[in-house]
Amino acid sequence: MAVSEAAGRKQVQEIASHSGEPPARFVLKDQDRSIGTAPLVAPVPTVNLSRLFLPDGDDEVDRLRSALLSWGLFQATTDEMTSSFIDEVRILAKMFFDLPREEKLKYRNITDKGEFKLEGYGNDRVATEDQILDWNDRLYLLVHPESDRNLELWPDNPSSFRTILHEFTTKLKKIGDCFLRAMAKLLELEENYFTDQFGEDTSMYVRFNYYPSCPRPDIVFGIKPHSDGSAFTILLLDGDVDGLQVLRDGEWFTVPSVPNTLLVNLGDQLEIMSNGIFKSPVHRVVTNSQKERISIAMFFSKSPQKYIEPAGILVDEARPKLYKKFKVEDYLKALFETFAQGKRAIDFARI
Ligand SMILES: O=C(O)CCC(=O)C(=O)O
Ligand SMILES: [Fe+2]
Repeated sequence: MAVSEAAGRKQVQEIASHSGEPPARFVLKDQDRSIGTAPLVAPVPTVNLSRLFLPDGDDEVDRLRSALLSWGLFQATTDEMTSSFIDEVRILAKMFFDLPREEKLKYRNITDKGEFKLEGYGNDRVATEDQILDWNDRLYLLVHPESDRNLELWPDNPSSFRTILHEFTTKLKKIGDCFLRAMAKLLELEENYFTDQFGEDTSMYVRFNYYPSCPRPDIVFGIKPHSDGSAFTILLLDGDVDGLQVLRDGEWFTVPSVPNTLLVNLGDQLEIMSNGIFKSPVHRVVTNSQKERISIAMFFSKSPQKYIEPAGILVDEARPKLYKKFKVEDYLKALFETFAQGKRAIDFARI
């Protein structure tokens, strides 16, 4: 894309405010228009993470295993995350997206020269001329390790933004470590297997997603089908408006938002590290013509400088190694390109 074109691009929020047909760049090609309406609701189990390691927590562990094997995701409750804190985070996100355009553009993900930055506020990174764009604006920020934060991109309006995001990160880091220990348990690995592999420099990126209402939900996606390139993702869904759908056995299911819970989904890195025992679910976001929708995703990844490959102990004659070894940085680069083409990076990782 030409530099001037990048710099002149509008946010989806702005496009949506001038109602009418969505611009052609957002509209799916004929053969991809199978969005349909009102799919079944996925009965995704709820797991209380705080109970997983209690002496009587076996039921919880079984529920987690069954949720991950059947859906690749589960609804999580934990003592760490209170309903009042969840509300605070949702309000924070809403206040940010409600700021005037000029205020939000201070954090824009495009430099003055029109180059794309990984972090900041904006919409899709355009990789190819014929890429179909998503009906979604986002604020994307690295939040962990703390020393790598680019604080100039952290909004100082609303004034509590930085403090609350810091607190949210701290809580989710604890929840994430607990989940990694649970994954090790499910795979009968040493309890610290994954937490040691990830180490202190686990990378965490937050993505605040804003989906304006869309006049043509039948031909425009909020986010096109994908699996996350993370190890796993913790999502705070919109409390009122559905939109997330997950693919199972060729059929799309709505993932409901459950009060006071987080949604945890596996990503490609844990599919690879578990040698395919657990799968990273394909999911998408649909739009609707009535209401805006906001979600907050936290992506947990091994540090870009580290490598991922199937855990040695999960590879044997009966179950040969299914994926190649990758530097995480290279995997994430491939992810941006494959996503733009509507393909999955993990398909290129298979042996
Ligand atoms: O908005 C949602 O519910 C899901 C967002 C998502 O899949 C993502 O940000 O990767
Ligand atoms: Fe996702």
